[in-house]
Amino acid sequence: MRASLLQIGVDPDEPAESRRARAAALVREQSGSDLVVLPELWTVGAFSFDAFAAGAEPLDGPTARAMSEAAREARVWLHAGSVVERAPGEGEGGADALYNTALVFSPGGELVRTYRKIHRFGFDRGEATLMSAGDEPVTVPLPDTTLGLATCYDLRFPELFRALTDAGARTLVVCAGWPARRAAHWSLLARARAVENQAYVLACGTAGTHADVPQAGRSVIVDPWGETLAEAEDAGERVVTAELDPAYVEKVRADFPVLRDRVLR
Ligand SMILES: O=C(O)CCC(=O)C(=O)O
Repeated sequence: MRASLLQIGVDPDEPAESRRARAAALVREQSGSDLVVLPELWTVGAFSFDAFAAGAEPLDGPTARAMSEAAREARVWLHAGSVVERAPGEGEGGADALYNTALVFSPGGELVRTYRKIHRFGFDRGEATLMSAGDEPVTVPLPDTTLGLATCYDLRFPELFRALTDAGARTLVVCAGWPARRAAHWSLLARARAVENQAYVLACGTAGTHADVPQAGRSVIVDPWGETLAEAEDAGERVVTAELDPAYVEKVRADFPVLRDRVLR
């Protein structure tokens, strides 16, 4: 099973429409892969807080339409990263709410699952104040594996990944817009989540700099033994591809059955 991570650049001078077209073209180029992954909030930029409201869209908005078509044309499962989702009437007093929502499309172009980011980043500012939080861990059954979905800051919360593992996830997908200044945490936590859950981790970040926040890039694919199969060497625009063996997850779990030895639940 071939997986490709699209570490696309988010340049605030590039209109979202142009980035959508570039992302769609990149997805189409991955025809032959089974699973393609885009990063977090790549249409607006994860740190471009001022652009969140204007860039918000419904679940059948322009990004979803473009990604549905690209998935269908490439015949791939597509984790299209996340969008700023506008949810009419779900906010306080019947106002619209905004969510950081990941979208997963089937090779037929159907939107099969959405995941609203549970852990919002920023402490008392940015996403943490502008967005509403999701409350539901989401898994996605594919023909050869089950995905468990997480977004950026979620990577710091092992209990979410354990809940996804308990729900049957074998491939943990993290879309992100992770800052360069904490790049070491990104790489370390991606491997830790793979080792502790004995699962593949596909962690896809953005390239470039937006809102004066240089991005870490370093998108990475880690196997269930914690070995790095492929990694972007920097924060340039890159495609990171590796072959996953779904049976290897079962082998690692059978040969070294730590998940069986859990005491606290
Ligand atoms: O946890 C971090 O260091 C980065 C998190 C982040 O940038 C995000 O969730 O948008």
